[in-house]
Amino acid sequence: MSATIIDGKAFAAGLRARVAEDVRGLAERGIAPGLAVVLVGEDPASQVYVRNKAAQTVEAGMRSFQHRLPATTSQAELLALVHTLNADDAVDGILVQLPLPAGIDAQAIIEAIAPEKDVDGFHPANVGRLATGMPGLVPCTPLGASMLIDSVRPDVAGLEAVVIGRSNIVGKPMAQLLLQRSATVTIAHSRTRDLADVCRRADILVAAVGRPEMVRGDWIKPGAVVVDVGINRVPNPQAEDGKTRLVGDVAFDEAKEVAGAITPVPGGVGPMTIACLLANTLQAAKARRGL
Ligand SMILES: NC(=O)C1=CN([C@@H]2O[C@H](COP(=O)(O)OP(=O)(O)OC[C@H]3O[C@@H](n4cnc5c(N)ncnc54)[C@H](OP(=O)(O)O)[C@@H]3O)[C@@H](O)[C@H]2O)C=CC1
Ligand SMILES: Nc1nc(=O)c2c([nH]1)NC[C@@H]1CN(c3ccc(C(=O)N[C@@H](CCC(=O)O)C(=O)O)cc3)C=[N+]21
Repeated sequence: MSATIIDGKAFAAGLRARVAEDVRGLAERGIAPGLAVVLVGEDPASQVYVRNKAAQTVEAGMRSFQHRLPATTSQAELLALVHTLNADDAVDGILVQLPLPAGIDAQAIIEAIAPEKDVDGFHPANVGRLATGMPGLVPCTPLGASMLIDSVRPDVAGLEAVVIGRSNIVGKPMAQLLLQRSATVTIAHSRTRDLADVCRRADILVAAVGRPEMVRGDWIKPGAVVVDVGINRVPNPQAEDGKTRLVGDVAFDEAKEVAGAITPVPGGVGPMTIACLLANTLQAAKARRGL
């Protein structure tokens, strides 16, 4: 049996089209949602993401504000920019690209962002809202991942879900979303004993680790839904000149023979992250205006 390959790229395009349609409706009322993305330093991968985010923001009919700061930027300077964006009425969403250079306290920056503009959903106010079931801004990657799960397994109530990874960005909010849908949730991490055995219980398995192809085919329960959040660049032996390829945290070729459905890398969760960022910006723009 071969798994259904969940087409995140197509799903994300559909979501972006729905956001764009809603944005057109706001434009008729003179409203243009705006997203500010802040990049500190010159990490090449981050530059690619920020460029993609800006292009898709404009494509959806929203305003894009890019702020590129040198790696030498101080915490005080970055805080000052966040305060300016908080006060700027044209800005509905603020995203400060992570990781930040050493010397900047990321948590302090996150806490400085106005919660109603926190389209990453990383501010403790939004984290608390998610944990208590109140409406708020939900982190884009887990939100996108949960939409992909819904597309193949709309009712996860009572199912065993295992999330590998406990970061504030992916693992923890992913577990919250699954819990909200009444899955029986286990969060695994680097100290988990017998990880393979824990994974074998999972009807829903989410890997958010950052270790190329760590999850093997024989860790997967037959028929399970496997969501691969990992984005890992590895050397590509097929190519000369040091080219790399992108792989997830799951050994895809093995896993697809066992799973019921699986997200690929690239083309799975990644494109959903950006589409959900646009959806969150739209949500923030409406909420800020009481719509
Ligand atoms: N597709 C997308 O849009 C996005 C993709 N990503 C990707 O997702 C992956 C995870 O990102 P992120 O959550 O930020 O990463 P972090 O490094 O913050 O967290 C990784 C987690 O994996 C756990 N872990 C590490 N090694 C093992 C192991 N051997 N066995 C079990 N657990 C382990 C860590 O455990 P411990 O807590 O004990 O250290 C930690 O909880 C990365 O590949 C990242 O690039 C991230 C964001 C968005
Ligand atoms: N404040 C903040 N918020 C984030 O959401 C955030 C961040 N910082 N820092 C970095 C991570 C990573 N991230 C991705 C977004 C899109 C793809 C994506 O579109 N991936 C494509 C491939 C891209 C490629 O080819 O490199 C795919 O999987 O198909 C991947 C990863 C958001 N992150």
